[in-house]
Amino acid sequence: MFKKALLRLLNAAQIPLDVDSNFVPNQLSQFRISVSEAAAMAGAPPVIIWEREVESLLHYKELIPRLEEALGKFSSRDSAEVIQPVRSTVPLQKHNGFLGLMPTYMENDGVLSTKLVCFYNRGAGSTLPSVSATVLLLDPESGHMKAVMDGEAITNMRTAGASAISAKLLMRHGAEVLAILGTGQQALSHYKAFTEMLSFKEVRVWNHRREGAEKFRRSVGGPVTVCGSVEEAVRGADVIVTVTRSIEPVLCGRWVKPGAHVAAVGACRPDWRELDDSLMKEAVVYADSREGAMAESGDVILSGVEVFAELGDVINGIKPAYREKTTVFKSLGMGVEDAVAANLVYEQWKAKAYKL
Ligand SMILES: NC(=O)c1ccc[n+]([C@@H]2O[C@H](COP(=O)([O-])OP(=O)(O)OC[C@H]3O[C@@H](n4cnc5c(N)ncnc54)[C@H](O)[C@@H]3O)[C@@H](O)[C@H]2O)c1
Ligand SMILES: O=C(O)[C@@H]1CCCCN1
Repeated sequence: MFKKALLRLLNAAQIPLDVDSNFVPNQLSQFRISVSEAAAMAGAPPVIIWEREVESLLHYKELIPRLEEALGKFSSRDSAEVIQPVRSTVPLQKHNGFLGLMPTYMENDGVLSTKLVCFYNRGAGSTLPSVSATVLLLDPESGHMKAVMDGEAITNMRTAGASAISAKLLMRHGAEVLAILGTGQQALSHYKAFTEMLSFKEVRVWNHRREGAEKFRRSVGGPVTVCGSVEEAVRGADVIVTVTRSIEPVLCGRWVKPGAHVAAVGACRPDWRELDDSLMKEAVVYADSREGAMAESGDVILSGVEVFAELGDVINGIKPAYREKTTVFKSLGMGVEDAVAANLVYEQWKAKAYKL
């Protein structure tokens, strides 16, 4: 009875209850309550961690090493490391969109999560976001929901983090010029991740509407060259990031410098494109998930090319990184990236909560 009352109090104060014994609150251990028992007894509601707070808790310096490790674990195909099926999608026909379900279990790390992500092929006039997401973090032993998090900040940062890892591994040494095509949410997170983790002498951006690119330049503050065409933006660029909502190719192989690295982030449906056939055929193609790319990437499926390797294969030393060749990293986005990012947010949140 007393235990229950205490737990309700802790709960009301949003003191997290989970099975990670490193974080047993002192009050609980004095009463010799196991933390799983506590969580189950208390029926503790999940903590809610929303946009600003996620952004304040997540930093590329900590996130990127975890993503790199997770990509390696994913490609090891060890079910004790990662179980992550290809995203299942439900079409939202009336709204020109999809709901994607992205469950992931990392048994060795004790991380269980799922992301629910809606993504849309928005018309030009729409002001609604292209991607809207929520990440649920659960305790794998009890099924107790530990946290509900804003998934947009997580999606933006983990996607940019994975692209930055691809560039670190696949761009040629001495790369100087970065070109970003598209100037939305992903463009912003990619700009931050790439300029924070790598170093470029010049950053160019292109948007199909020039005012979008000008707005982007003003909002990032740093030196950015706004380009009037895709060709102008990518000619001579060493690294190219495609983060558009386009469903037809925007980037053509004939403009791309041999040896450039392309991180292709948009076009996440089997009939959507961002890259043309000549680029896909010229490049050595890497993906986050081979299975995901074969199921979801129009650039891979419709060009008929083979995925040479997963990024995790390169991280694990199983496949080579062809830095001197033209390379494409086809990113579809993976649940395991959301899982490690959400887990990191939760760890940081707990550390902050216990300091108070
Ligand atoms: N690979 C992944 O893990 C992953 C994760 C999140 C988003 N995405 C995809 O990345 C893309 C960008 O996402 P976002 O959140 O930045 O979206 P956003 O809506 O914030 O930005 C989209 C950008 O594309 C531009 N654009 C719109 N229509 C275009 C067209 N026809 N041609 C060229 N540019 C066009 C917009 O002006 C804007 O700059 C989307 O396709 C999204 O589905 C992929
Ligand atoms: O992995 C994700 O979160 C995204 C969302 C949007 C479309 C493609 N994949």
